[in-house]
Amino acid sequence: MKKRALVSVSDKAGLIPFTQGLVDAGIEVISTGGTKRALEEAGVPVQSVDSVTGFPEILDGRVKTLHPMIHGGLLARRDKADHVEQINEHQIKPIDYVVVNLYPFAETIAKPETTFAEAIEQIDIGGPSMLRSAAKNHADVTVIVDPNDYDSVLDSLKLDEEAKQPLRKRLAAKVFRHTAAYDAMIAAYLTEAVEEKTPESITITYSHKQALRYGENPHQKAAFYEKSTSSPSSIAKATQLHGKELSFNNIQDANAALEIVKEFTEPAAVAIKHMNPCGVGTGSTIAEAFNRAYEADEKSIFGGIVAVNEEVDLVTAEKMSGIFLEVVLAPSFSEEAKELLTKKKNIRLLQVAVEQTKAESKLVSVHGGLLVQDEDLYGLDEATITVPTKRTPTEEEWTALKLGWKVVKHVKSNAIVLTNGDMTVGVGAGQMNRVGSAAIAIEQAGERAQGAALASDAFFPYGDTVETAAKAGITAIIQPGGSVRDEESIQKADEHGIAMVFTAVRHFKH
Ligand SMILES: NC(=O)c1ncn([C@@H]2O[C@H](COP(=O)(O)O)[C@@H](O)[C@H]2O)c1NC=O
Repeated sequence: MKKRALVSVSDKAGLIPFTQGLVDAGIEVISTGGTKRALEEAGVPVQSVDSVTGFPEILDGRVKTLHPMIHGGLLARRDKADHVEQINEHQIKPIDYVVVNLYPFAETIAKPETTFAEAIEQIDIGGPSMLRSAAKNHADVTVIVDPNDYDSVLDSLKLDEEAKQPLRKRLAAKVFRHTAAYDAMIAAYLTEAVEEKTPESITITYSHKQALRYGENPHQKAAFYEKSTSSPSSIAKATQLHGKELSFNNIQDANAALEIVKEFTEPAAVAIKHMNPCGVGTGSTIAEAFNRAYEADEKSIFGGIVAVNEEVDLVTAEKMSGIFLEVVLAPSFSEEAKELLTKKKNIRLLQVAVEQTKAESKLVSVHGGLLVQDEDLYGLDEATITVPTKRTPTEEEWTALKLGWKVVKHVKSNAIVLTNGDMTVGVGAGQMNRVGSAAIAIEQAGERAQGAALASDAFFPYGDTVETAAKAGITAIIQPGGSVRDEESIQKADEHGIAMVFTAVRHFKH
């Protein structure tokens, strides 16, 4: 009996030569509406699914291949006499090849103008059903979901049944990965639509974006995966314009830099080392902002990752090229800036839109589990701010405090950030006690601590941080407040004439 292939694809890339290859090998082809038309136009002999099922395509294509004539032909075990008997009794003919790729759900929902109803119509039902039937019965059926596999299938046609088994098994596994990812994507879309934040189970789907040489360390295997709904302003969407391939650490640091620089509407530059900002600067131009980010900590920026929120121009590029930077990320680079920076082979240039994005769920894996939380997109809310000290901040101090508050959110706890009006001057990150982080930030700031503002990601458990700040000449503090010993800190601040702001919001980052 002639072998039969059912071909029903949304992505028609490579369809014609592949199907012609099947026909040339003596295989009969059955196909659905659009696919059949494409094959006929190319002169590939094909018969319609309706002629096999004896039933027309109905409900705008919602039902075309969902029929026992199709699924019986896919699922019947050729090695079981009763299966063969049953399909014969119902005049069902076996189908030996299934070539299906699905409605483009991911591409559809990626378009901002897509309505909910349009997205629902792009949920493929018949396609996954055929793929799963064929994949279950892979002992007898070859199933192809990815056009990249067309060539290896054509090559396998000359093999005997036994020799075809490993390829069939591999393709079946790929199908179940594919349908699982496809369904997970639909589930995520609908879950988000009903704003269900902590459902009873989560199936996430990310696709392989980039192989990485190694992980955080050379003995760790790693790869970069992308979410199907990644925002245009995300590290996953960055285009690398120049430089060696990105490392695992580069990607994490560039992500951190991008997320901080998004906080600013004025020209801003952020330098990152090991996931913490070592310098953040703002200015009236990107060059000015970058100079400040550099001056914030000239030592730590060496080998750093820098993100800016406006085009890198020649002046900025000149300054950047005088420093060893691993990565520069920007929404664009002027031609002259690109020409200059691409002369340096060790720098990587990344281009990506820099704009505030919708909050995403943040996933943190722990051994044996996954922690899920909303992204911390909280800014400074005027409604929750109070000033418990005798003195309120001056306008200049407010500017510095607001800058510090934007930055401290992105520094590992315990986090203390010292700022003046347009740059960080000291960053104390990741210490196990708050006063320790303050001491580091103050030491780093040196003279510049005089008159600086201090931002703390969480409240002061004791008055010691205010005491330390006062000794260094800090004049204004911003912190959440809420400690049982707030009075101690307020009293110390008043003693030293420090203006202190309570935000009532905490920004821990672990
Ligand atoms: N409903 C069905 O019975 C059905 N059978 C196949 N499809 C899909 O229809 C698409 C191909 O359609 P066409 O050949 O008309 O361009 C494929 O992506 C295939 O997965 C179906 N569509 C959706 O569910």
